[in-house]
Amino acid sequence: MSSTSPIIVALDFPDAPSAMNMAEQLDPARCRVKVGKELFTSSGPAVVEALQHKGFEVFLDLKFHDIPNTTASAVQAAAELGVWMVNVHAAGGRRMMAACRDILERRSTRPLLTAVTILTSLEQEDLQEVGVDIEPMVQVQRLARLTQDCGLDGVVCSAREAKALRHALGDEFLLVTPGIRPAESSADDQKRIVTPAQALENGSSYLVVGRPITKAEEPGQALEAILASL
Ligand SMILES: O=c1ccn([C@@H]2O[C@H](COP(=O)(O)O)[C@@H](O)[C@H]2O)c(=O)[nH]1
Repeated sequence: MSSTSPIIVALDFPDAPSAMNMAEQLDPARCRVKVGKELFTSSGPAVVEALQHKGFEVFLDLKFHDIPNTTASAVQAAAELGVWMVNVHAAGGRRMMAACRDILERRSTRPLLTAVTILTSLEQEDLQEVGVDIEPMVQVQRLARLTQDCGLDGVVCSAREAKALRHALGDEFLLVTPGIRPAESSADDQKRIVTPAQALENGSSYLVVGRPITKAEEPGQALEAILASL
């Protein structure tokens, strides 16, 4: 089933039963779901297939970052799983991203391919500690331009950067934005946060929302409240 909803719910759970229990409370017509490192490491391809079987389109968020051959092969394996979207780290560089694009272009059907720019949990002082002496906005723009130049479908970034990226990179380039927090929500470990409505207004294509939905007493209602706010 293909949803027109911009919401991607992050299923950050320790095992498949917990993730499937959450999926039971969500409607595949109202959101997509994201399988990340925790759930995939514990439960593997089977949980992706189970979610697909329930009608969900799956973003496999494993943020591959390795040499070109290894990363492209991993992206190919994700494509074999039939996921809707897969991602790599833009910091893996031009040759790595081009190798991933090339391997997917040989397929008749392929997932969307996006690249992570700067994690939404990082702010300027974190970047300085790892030797990046510029503002997150500047580094995100640099990596997003490189990603587009390599022929990928879009980037993962904060919605704080979405307005500038939308203006610079055009309407077709996907901006997938985690770090989404409704006004009354805890930021948790996120730093570059934006409300759902502001993210859409800034030009985000998809809003990744985890804990504000999955830790809510009524996850289905939390999802509907976010959709209603858009
Ligand atoms: O820059 C990034 C890239 C990925 N994520 C992922 O999104 C979700 C966010 O979950 P919340 O509970 O809404 O904080 C999570 O799975 C991250 O791995 C990100 O947050 N930032």
